[in-house]
Amino acid sequence: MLEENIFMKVRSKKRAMVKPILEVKELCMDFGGLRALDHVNLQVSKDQIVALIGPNGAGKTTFFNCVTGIYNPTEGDVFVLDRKGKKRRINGYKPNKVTELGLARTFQNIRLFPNMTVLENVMIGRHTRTKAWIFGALLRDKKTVQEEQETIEISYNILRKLHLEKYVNEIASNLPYGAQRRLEIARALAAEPSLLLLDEPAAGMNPQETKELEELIRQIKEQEKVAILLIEHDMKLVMNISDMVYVMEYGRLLAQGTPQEIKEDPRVIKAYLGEDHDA
Ligand SMILES: Nc1ncnc2c1ncn2[C@@H]1O[C@H](COP(=O)(O)OP(=O)(O)OP(=O)(O)O)[C@@H](O)[C@H]1O
Repeated sequence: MLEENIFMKVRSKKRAMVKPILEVKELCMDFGGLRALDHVNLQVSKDQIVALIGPNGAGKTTFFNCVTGIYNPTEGDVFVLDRKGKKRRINGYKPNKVTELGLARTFQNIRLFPNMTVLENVMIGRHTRTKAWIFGALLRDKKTVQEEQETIEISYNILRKLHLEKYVNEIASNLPYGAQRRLEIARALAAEPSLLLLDEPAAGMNPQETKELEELIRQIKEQEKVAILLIEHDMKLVMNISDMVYVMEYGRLLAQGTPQEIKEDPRVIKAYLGEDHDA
Protein backbone atom coordinates (compact mmCIF):
# COMPACT_ATOMS: atom_id res chain seq x y z
CA MET A 1 0.00 0.00 0.00
CA LEU A 2 2.78 2.36 1.08
CA GLU A 3 4.79 1.44 -1.99
CA GLU A 4 1.77 2.06 -4.16
CA ASN A 5 1.32 5.52 -2.63
CA ILE A 6 4.95 6.44 -3.21
CA PHE A 7 4.72 5.20 -6.78
CA MET A 8 1.59 7.28 -7.37
CA LYS A 9 3.25 10.37 -5.91
CA VAL A 10 6.32 9.97 -8.14
CA ARG A 11 4.07 9.45 -11.14
CA SER A 12 1.96 12.53 -10.45
CA LYS A 13 5.10 14.62 -9.83
CA LYS A 14 6.50 13.41 -13.14
CA ARG A 15 3.23 14.34 -14.85
CA ALA A 16 3.31 17.78 -13.25
CA MET A 17 6.84 18.29 -14.58
CA VAL A 18 5.89 17.61 -18.22
CA LYS A 19 5.96 21.00 -19.89
CA PRO A 20 2.92 21.74 -22.06
CA ILE A 21 3.56 22.22 -25.78
CA LEU A 22 1.00 25.00 -25.76
CA GLU A 23 0.19 27.10 -22.73
CA VAL A 24 -2.31 29.92 -23.08
CA LYS A 25 -2.83 32.25 -20.15
CA GLU A 26 -5.61 34.79 -19.64
CA LEU A 27 -6.02 35.35 -23.37
CA CYS A 28 -8.24 38.25 -24.43
CA MET A 29 -9.15 39.46 -27.90
CA ASP A 30 -11.22 42.56 -28.61
CA PHE A 31 -12.74 43.53 -31.93
CA GLY A 32 -13.67 47.17 -31.33
CA GLY A 33 -16.21 47.00 -28.52
CA LEU A 34 -16.67 43.21 -28.77
CA ARG A 35 -14.64 41.01 -26.44
CA ALA A 36 -14.40 37.77 -28.42
CA LEU A 37 -12.01 36.12 -25.93
CA ASP A 38 -12.21 36.86 -22.24
CA HIS A 39 -9.32 35.58 -20.08
CA VAL A 40 -9.09 32.12 -21.64
CA ASN A 41 -6.64 29.58 -20.22
CA LEU A 42 -5.80 26.35 -22.03
CA GLN A 43 -2.97 23.83 -22.15
CA VAL A 44 -1.99 21.01 -24.47
CA SER A 45 0.67 18.44 -23.55
CA LYS A 46 2.82 16.37 -25.84
CA ASP A 47 0.72 13.22 -25.75
CA GLN A 48 -2.75 14.73 -25.78
CA ILE A 49 -5.75 15.20 -28.02
CA VAL A 50 -7.57 18.26 -26.72
CA ALA A 51 -10.91 19.52 -28.00
CA LEU A 52 -12.27 23.05 -27.91
CA ILE A 53 -16.04 23.08 -28.20
CA GLY A 54 -18.83 25.60 -27.79
CA PRO A 55 -21.82 27.09 -29.57
CA ASN A 56 -21.45 29.18 -32.75
CA GLY A 57 -19.75 32.50 -32.08
CA ALA A 58 -18.23 31.33 -28.77
CA GLY A 59 -14.74 32.43 -29.86
CA LYS A 60 -13.12 29.13 -30.85
CA THR A 61 -11.73 30.19 -34.22
CA THR A 62 -10.63 33.52 -32.75
CA PHE A 63 -8.67 31.48 -30.20
CA PHE A 64 -6.96 29.52 -33.00
CA ASN A 65 -6.24 32.75 -34.85
CA CYS A 66 -4.59 34.26 -31.77
CA VAL A 67 -2.47 31.16 -31.20
CA THR A 68 -1.35 30.82 -34.83
CA GLY A 69 -0.36 34.44 -35.41
CA ILE A 70 -3.30 35.58 -37.51
CA TYR A 71 -4.42 37.93 -34.72
CA ASN A 72 -2.28 39.61 -32.13
CA PRO A 73 -4.16 39.10 -28.84
CA THR A 74 -5.24 42.16 -26.89
CA GLU A 75 -4.09 40.70 -23.55
CA GLY A 76 -2.62 37.51 -22.16
CA ASP A 77 0.17 35.14 -23.13
CA VAL A 78 0.65 32.38 -25.65
CA PHE A 79 3.62 30.16 -24.87
CA VAL A 80 4.88 27.25 -26.95
CA LEU A 81 7.74 24.80 -26.60
CA ASP A 82 9.99 25.31 -29.59
CA ARG A 83 11.74 22.44 -31.38
CA LYS A 84 14.60 22.58 -28.88
CA GLY A 85 12.18 22.32 -25.95
CA LYS A 86 12.56 25.98 -24.99
CA LYS A 87 9.47 27.85 -23.81
CA ARG A 88 8.75 30.84 -26.07
CA ARG A 89 6.16 33.62 -25.80
CA ILE A 90 4.79 33.96 -29.32
CA ASN A 91 2.29 36.85 -29.06
CA GLY A 92 2.56 38.91 -32.24
CA TYR A 93 4.63 36.34 -34.16
CA LYS A 94 3.72 36.00 -37.83
CA PRO A 95 1.95 32.74 -38.88
CA ASN A 96 5.08 31.53 -40.73
CA LYS A 97 7.20 31.90 -37.64
CA VAL A 98 4.59 30.09 -35.53
CA THR A 99 4.65 27.18 -38.01
CA GLU A 100 8.44 27.15 -37.91
CA LEU A 101 8.27 26.73 -34.13
CA GLY A 102 6.10 23.61 -34.50
CA LEU A 103 2.43 24.62 -34.75
CA ALA A 104 0.52 23.84 -37.95
CA ARG A 105 -3.17 24.22 -38.62
CA THR A 106 -6.07 23.59 -40.94
CA PHE A 107 -8.97 25.96 -41.55
CA GLN A 108 -12.72 25.71 -41.16
CA ASN A 109 -13.16 26.37 -44.88
CA ILE A 110 -10.86 24.26 -47.00
CA ARG A 111 -7.90 26.36 -48.13
CA LEU A 112 -6.07 24.27 -50.69
CA PHE A 113 -4.46 25.50 -53.89
CA PRO A 114 -7.33 24.15 -56.01
CA ASN A 115 -5.51 24.18 -59.36
CA MET A 116 -2.34 22.52 -58.13
CA THR A 117 -1.83 18.79 -57.78
CA VAL A 118 -2.27 16.91 -54.53
CA LEU A 119 1.50 16.37 -54.28
CA GLU A 120 2.25 20.05 -54.93
CA ASN A 121 -0.18 21.08 -52.19
CA VAL A 122 1.70 18.97 -49.67
CA MET A 123 5.10 20.11 -50.95
CA ILE A 124 4.07 23.71 -50.32
CA GLY A 125 3.34 22.75 -46.72
CA ARG A 126 7.04 21.95 -46.29
CA HIS A 127 8.29 25.42 -47.11
CA THR A 128 9.11 26.24 -43.48
CA ARG A 129 11.26 23.07 -43.29
CA THR A 130 13.37 23.70 -46.40
CA LYS A 131 16.18 26.13 -47.12
CA ALA A 132 15.71 26.65 -50.86
CA TRP A 133 16.57 30.17 -51.93
CA ILE A 134 15.69 32.06 -55.08
CA PHE A 135 19.10 31.72 -56.82
CA GLY A 136 19.23 28.03 -55.97
CA ALA A 137 15.84 27.60 -57.59
CA LEU A 138 17.03 29.46 -60.71
CA LEU A 139 20.45 27.82 -61.00
CA ARG A 140 19.21 24.39 -59.88
CA ASP A 141 22.43 23.57 -58.07
CA LYS A 142 23.03 20.11 -56.59
CA LYS A 143 21.85 21.06 -53.08
CA THR A 144 18.56 22.50 -54.35
CA VAL A 145 17.83 19.48 -56.54
CA GLN A 146 18.60 17.13 -53.64
CA GLU A 147 16.35 19.09 -51.29
CA GLU A 148 13.54 19.08 -53.86
CA GLN A 149 13.88 15.30 -54.21
CA GLU A 150 13.66 14.92 -50.44
CA THR A 151 10.59 17.14 -50.32
CA ILE A 152 8.88 14.97 -52.94
CA GLU A 153 9.69 11.78 -51.03
CA ILE A 154 8.56 13.13 -47.66
CA SER A 155 5.36 14.58 -49.18
CA TYR A 156 4.56 11.30 -50.93
CA ASN A 157 5.05 9.39 -47.66
CA ILE A 158 2.63 11.71 -45.90
CA LEU A 159 0.08 11.15 -48.66
CA ARG A 160 0.48 7.39 -48.19
CA LYS A 161 -0.14 7.67 -44.45
CA LEU A 162 -3.31 9.63 -45.13
CA HIS A 163 -4.45 7.14 -47.80
CA LEU A 164 -4.25 9.78 -50.50
CA GLU A 165 -1.47 8.33 -52.65
CA LYS A 166 -3.87 7.30 -55.41
CA TYR A 167 -4.61 11.00 -55.98
CA VAL A 168 -0.96 12.08 -56.04
CA ASN A 169 -1.06 13.75 -59.48
CA GLU A 170 -4.71 14.71 -59.39
CA ILE A 171 -5.75 18.36 -59.31
CA ALA A 172 -6.77 19.13 -55.71
CA SER A 173 -10.22 20.50 -56.56
CA ASN A 174 -11.15 17.20 -58.29
CA LEU A 175 -10.89 15.22 -55.03
CA PRO A 176 -14.00 14.10 -53.14
CA TYR A 177 -14.80 16.41 -50.24
CA GLY A 178 -13.57 14.11 -47.46
CA ALA A 179 -10.28 13.58 -49.31
CA GLN A 180 -9.79 17.35 -49.66
CA ARG A 181 -10.17 17.67 -45.89
CA ARG A 182 -7.54 14.96 -45.39
CA LEU A 183 -5.28 16.71 -47.89
CA GLU A 184 -5.44 19.83 -45.71
CA ILE A 185 -4.23 17.72 -42.80
CA ALA A 186 -1.49 16.24 -45.01
CA ARG A 187 -0.31 19.72 -45.93
CA ALA A 188 -0.21 20.76 -42.27
CA LEU A 189 1.74 17.59 -41.37
CA ALA A 190 4.33 18.42 -44.02
CA ALA A 191 5.55 21.19 -41.71
CA GLU A 192 6.46 18.45 -39.16
CA PRO A 193 4.49 20.07 -36.35
CA SER A 194 4.63 19.08 -32.71
CA LEU A 195 1.07 20.40 -32.37
CA LEU A 196 -1.58 20.18 -35.06
CA LEU A 197 -4.58 22.50 -34.78
CA LEU A 198 -7.65 21.29 -36.65
CA ASP A 199 -10.55 23.71 -37.15
CA GLU A 200 -13.71 21.63 -37.59
CA PRO A 201 -12.06 18.75 -39.47
CA ALA A 202 -15.32 16.76 -39.70
CA ALA A 203 -17.42 19.64 -41.05
CA GLY A 204 -19.46 18.44 -44.03
CA MET A 205 -18.30 14.84 -43.72
CA ASN A 206 -20.67 11.89 -43.85
CA PRO A 207 -20.68 9.40 -40.90
CA GLN A 208 -18.31 6.99 -42.66
CA GLU A 209 -15.81 9.77 -43.45
CA THR A 210 -16.08 11.02 -39.85
CA LYS A 211 -15.34 7.54 -38.53
CA GLU A 212 -12.27 7.33 -40.77
CA LEU A 213 -11.19 10.78 -39.62
CA GLU A 214 -11.42 9.64 -36.00
CA GLU A 215 -9.03 6.77 -36.74
CA LEU A 216 -6.73 9.08 -38.65
CA ILE A 217 -6.47 11.61 -35.82
CA ARG A 218 -5.62 8.81 -33.39
CA GLN A 219 -3.03 7.45 -35.79
CA ILE A 220 -1.42 10.88 -36.21
CA LYS A 221 -1.11 11.26 -32.46
CA GLU A 222 0.25 7.79 -31.87
CA GLN A 223 2.45 7.19 -34.90
CA GLU A 224 3.63 10.69 -35.69
CA LYS A 225 3.84 11.76 -32.03
CA VAL A 226 1.92 14.93 -32.81
CA ALA A 227 -0.36 16.49 -30.19
CA ILE A 228 -3.75 17.64 -31.46
CA LEU A 229 -5.96 20.58 -30.59
CA LEU A 230 -9.25 20.48 -32.43
CA ILE A 231 -12.36 22.58 -32.73
CA GLU A 232 -15.30 20.36 -33.53
CA HIS A 233 -19.08 20.36 -33.44
CA ASP A 234 -19.43 16.57 -33.87
CA MET A 235 -19.82 15.56 -30.22
CA LYS A 236 -19.47 11.86 -30.88
CA LEU A 237 -16.07 12.42 -32.46
CA VAL A 238 -15.00 14.79 -29.67
CA MET A 239 -16.04 12.46 -26.87
CA ASN A 240 -14.46 9.42 -28.56
CA ILE A 241 -10.99 10.81 -29.12
CA SER A 242 -10.28 13.61 -26.65
CA ASP A 243 -8.16 13.34 -23.53
CA MET A 244 -9.36 16.74 -22.40
CA VAL A 245 -12.25 18.96 -23.49
CA TYR A 246 -12.52 22.74 -23.04
CA VAL A 247 -15.95 24.34 -23.43
CA MET A 248 -16.34 27.97 -24.42
CA GLU A 249 -19.35 30.23 -24.32
CA TYR A 250 -19.46 33.97 -25.11
CA GLY A 251 -15.66 34.16 -25.25
CA ARG A 252 -15.19 32.60 -21.82
CA LEU A 253 -14.24 29.14 -20.64
CA LEU A 254 -17.33 27.51 -19.28
CA ALA A 255 -15.81 24.18 -18.27
CA GLN A 256 -12.87 21.88 -18.79
CA GLY A 257 -12.41 18.21 -18.04
CA THR A 258 -12.35 14.69 -19.40
CA PRO A 259 -15.09 13.78 -21.91
CA GLN A 260 -17.00 12.03 -19.11
CA GLU A 261 -16.77 15.06 -16.80
CA ILE A 262 -17.91 17.36 -19.60
CA LYS A 263 -20.87 15.13 -20.51
CA GLU A 264 -22.04 15.29 -16.91
CA ASP A 265 -21.35 18.98 -16.25
CA PRO A 266 -24.67 20.77 -15.63
CA ARG A 267 -23.29 24.07 -17.01
CA VAL A 268 -22.42 22.37 -20.28
CA ILE A 269 -25.76 20.58 -20.49
CA LYS A 270 -27.50 23.90 -19.91
CA ALA A 271 -25.42 25.74 -22.54
CA TYR A 272 -26.04 23.08 -25.16
CA LEU A 273 -29.49 21.80 -24.37
CA GLY A 274 -31.24 24.52 -22.38
CA GLU A 275 -32.10 24.74 -18.71
CA ASP A 276 -35.00 22.29 -18.64
CA HIS A 277 -33.03 19.33 -19.91
CA ASP A 278 -32.53 16.74 -17.18
CA ALA A 279 -29.88 14.51 -18.78
N1 LIG B 1 -12.31 39.70 -37.56
C1 LIG B 1 -13.37 39.91 -36.77
N2 LIG B 1 -13.87 41.14 -36.61
C2 LIG B 1 -14.93 41.36 -35.79
N3 LIG B 1 -15.55 40.40 -35.09
C3 LIG B 1 -15.09 39.16 -35.20
C4 LIG B 1 -13.97 38.83 -36.06
N4 LIG B 1 -13.73 37.50 -35.96
C5 LIG B 1 -14.66 37.02 -35.11
N5 LIG B 1 -15.46 38.00 -34.67
C6 LIG B 1 -16.56 37.85 -33.70
O1 LIG B 1 -16.03 37.20 -32.56
C7 LIG B 1 -16.98 36.27 -32.02
C8 LIG B 1 -16.38 34.90 -31.97
O2 LIG B 1 -16.28 34.39 -33.31
P1 LIG B 1 -15.56 33.03 -33.66
O3 LIG B 1 -15.58 32.89 -35.16
O4 LIG B 1 -14.25 32.96 -33.00
O5 LIG B 1 -16.55 31.97 -33.01
P2 LIG B 1 -16.56 30.39 -33.15
O6 LIG B 1 -16.74 29.84 -31.80
O7 LIG B 1 -15.37 29.95 -33.93
O8 LIG B 1 -17.88 30.14 -34.00
P3 LIG B 1 -18.22 28.99 -35.08
O9 LIG B 1 -18.44 27.73 -34.32
O10 LIG B 1 -19.48 29.49 -35.70
O11 LIG B 1 -17.09 28.93 -36.04
C9 LIG B 1 -18.22 36.37 -32.90
O12 LIG B 1 -19.13 37.27 -32.29
C10 LIG B 1 -17.68 36.93 -34.20
O13 LIG B 1 -18.67 37.67 -34.89
